Amino acid sequence: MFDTEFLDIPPLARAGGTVRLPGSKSISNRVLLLAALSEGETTVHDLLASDDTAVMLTALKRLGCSVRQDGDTAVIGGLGGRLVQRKATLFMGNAGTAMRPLTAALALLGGEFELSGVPRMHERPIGDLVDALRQLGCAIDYIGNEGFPPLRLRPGQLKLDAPIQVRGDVSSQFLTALLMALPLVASRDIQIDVVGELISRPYIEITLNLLKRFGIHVQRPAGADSWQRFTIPAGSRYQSPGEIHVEGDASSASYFIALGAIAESAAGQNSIEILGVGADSIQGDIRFVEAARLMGAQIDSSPNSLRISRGKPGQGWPLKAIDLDCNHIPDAAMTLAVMALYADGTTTLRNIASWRVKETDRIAAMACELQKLGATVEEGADYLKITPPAQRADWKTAPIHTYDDHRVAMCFSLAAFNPAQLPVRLLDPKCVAKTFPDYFEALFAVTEADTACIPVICVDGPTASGKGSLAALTAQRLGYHFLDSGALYRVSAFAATRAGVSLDDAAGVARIARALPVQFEGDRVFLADEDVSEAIRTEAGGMAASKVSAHPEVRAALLALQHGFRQLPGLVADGRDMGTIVFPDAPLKIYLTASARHRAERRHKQLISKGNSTTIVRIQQDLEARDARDMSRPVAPLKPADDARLLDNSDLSIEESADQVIGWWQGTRPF
Ligand SMILES: O=C(O)C1=C[C@@H](OP(=O)(O)O)[C@@H](O)[C@H](O)C1
Ligand SMILES: C=C(OP(=O)(O)O)C(=O)O
Repeated sequence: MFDTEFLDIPPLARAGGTVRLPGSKSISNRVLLLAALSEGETTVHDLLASDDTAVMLTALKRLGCSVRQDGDTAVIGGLGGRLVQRKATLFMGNAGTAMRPLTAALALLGGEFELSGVPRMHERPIGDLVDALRQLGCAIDYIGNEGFPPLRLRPGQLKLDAPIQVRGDVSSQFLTALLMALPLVASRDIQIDVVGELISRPYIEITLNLLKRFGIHVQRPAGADSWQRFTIPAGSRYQSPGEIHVEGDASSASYFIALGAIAESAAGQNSIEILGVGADSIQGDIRFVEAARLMGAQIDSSPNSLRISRGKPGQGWPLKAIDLDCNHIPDAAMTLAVMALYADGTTTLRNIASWRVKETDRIAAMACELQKLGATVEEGADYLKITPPAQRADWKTAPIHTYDDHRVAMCFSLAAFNPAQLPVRLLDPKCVAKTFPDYFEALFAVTEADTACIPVICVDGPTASGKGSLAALTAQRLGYHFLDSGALYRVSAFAATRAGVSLDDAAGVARIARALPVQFEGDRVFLADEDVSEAIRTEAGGMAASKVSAHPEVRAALLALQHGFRQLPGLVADGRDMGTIVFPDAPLKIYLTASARHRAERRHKQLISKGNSTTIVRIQQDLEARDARDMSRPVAPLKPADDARLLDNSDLSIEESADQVIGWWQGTRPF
């Protein structure tokens, strides 16, 4: 996950490859609750791991459910409709699929509970559900604002004799909540009447479908009234299916379907393949496929996968503008708003009033951010009209606010295919954790940028200047990859010595360097499967590295390996010739120095802490000797690149140095 203040996505050029989707949020949270209410154990496979499922799991555990997790499989020990814990304070984050159904289930089961969430959850309506539950005799108080969480539940006197009414025009989750909770008390038939238009109907289909899997057969009238009346038959009782698989998330699929529709194919690929969801899906958002086809996407579907490619010029590319009622795909339709940027006219998305009461006011948010990119947007109470920038030169870029809304962040990543080749900055990218924590990793795995567009920040400097720590911290703060090029020389020397090759044998060491099976994981360095981090970071390891790095053959052998680290979304590389030789086109080059005295003091501290005894004077002499050798060597001598910025960190903390580098970096960006 990108836990950074912002994520800059370079202009993307092509896409291709396979994406395995994380589990569906809507199915995961329903299945968890249904399993918890059933008797016996349910093994849930391919469960989504995200913020929304985490709050549900935590709540269930606090209510006395046993949960055993192993990777993406969870075994839920059901409560059999009886609460072990009748008093609890539960935090629901911003998960509508946890807040609403748990409110209904706990209100009916009886007990003293408080349910709250993030500040936005306290602005998301729940009044229609509370009104319905009060008709049943449930005792529910608003702790804050009338009609909104947080809520206090108390034991009430249930009355099940009359049909209950629930409004369906603000959120379908209120009806879903009742449908999932009422089987707990169905000693007689219980009838639910929907008042007004029911929105987001396919989510009710998911609910009915899963209820069936847990033994509850909800009855509905045939014909026009089939969405108005739902009856839970007397004697309904939850029965665990034993095992259940969660499909991939169809709403999450929409970003990759859109990707396939707008991106040129990567070399050797001709499509994006999505695994985990397909034509057999029980999720309504699978119908996003139809909308994407209308816009020009070429999509083949099989029961559990999709294959998408961009239409040919004039036949699907540019995309065709559409005018669509999106009530049945409220979440995935946001993706259409960004596809509209690549369309040949004005796209209108209608019947989306519910967007205003979700993670943020999504109509306002999409309108505001699309306009920042140069689109013309008309916003109505329940619609959006989007006209793309007229020409390449009309595209703009600006930091995109994501409003703690996972879908805003995921949607706008697709703006990186803009024809003006502008990078896109997303603020607070970690908000994707609500439903798809590794979204950006998945995106970067199937997208390509032209190499020159992938930014590199070079941090060169003499030994013990702190360039490794500075580069690593800068990389972490930007969400970029990190290349410790010095480690490559250390590992080459280490591997050569292991193989009995003399460090003076330039060709021999180069041969080893060329096929070096080196891997970095955080601050650990692996040679094949062996963690060699400690072994290579000794003083002797440094001397050996300095020796082999003087061989032009070895430097040449490591060049391709180093270039390979230039990957999306960017790279911070530290070494001695990053800015001069390896990445001469880097948009920011730092030459980091500190006085020999300061460097010697730092190194002394390090060595003392490792239990080595030596003196500062001795270390300073060694450093100066090494500087002289590195600066005077004929190949790639240590020197600042002509366009490097000098940073003397003698009196700076590592954070202050990183602030300076990031400040300079911001200055090179177009935002
Ligand atoms: O029941 C569900 O799983 C959902 C229903 C929809 O909400 P509304 O019914 O409020 O539109 C959808 O937007 C949400 O992401 C998930
Ligand atoms: C509306 C959404 O979430 P929630 O389940 O919290 O309603 C969503 O995921 O887009």
